[in-house]
Amino acid sequence: MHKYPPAPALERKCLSDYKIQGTDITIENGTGVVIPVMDIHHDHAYYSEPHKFDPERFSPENKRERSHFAFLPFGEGPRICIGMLLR
Ligand code: HEM
Repeated sequence: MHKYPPAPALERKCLSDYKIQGTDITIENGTGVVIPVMDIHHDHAYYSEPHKFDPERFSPENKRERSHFAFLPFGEGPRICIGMLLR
C-alpha cells in the first residue's frame, strides 16, 4: 500500500478560491486538482529509502514523526474509502 498504492493519484475539484499558505499561489474555484499519492509515498522528505519494503515505517512511533497526509492509500477527507475499515 505504500510502495504500490492501488490508487496512485486522487482527484478533487476546487469549490472556492484557495490560497496556499506561505506561497503566492491561489487555486481558483473550479480548478481540477490531482493529488499525486504515488509520488508522495516515494518522497524522500517523508520517507528515507522510500523504495525499500520496511514495515517498521508504520510503527506507532515512526507514524507520529511524519504528516498524516504522507500516506494516502485510501484517500482522505469526506470521500475517504468506506472499505478501509473492513478487516
Ligand atoms: C485495498 C483495498 C482498497 C483500496 C486501496 C481502496 C482505495 C480507495 C480510494 C483511494 C478511494 C478514493 C478516496 C478519496 O478520493 O479520498 C476509495 C473510495 C471508495 N472505496 Fe475503496 N479501496 C479499497 C477497498 C474498498 C472496499 C473493500 C470497498 C467496499 C466494500 C470500497 C469502497 C469504496 C467506496 C464506496 C468509495 C467511494 C467513497 C466516496 O466517494 O464517498 N473500497 N477507495
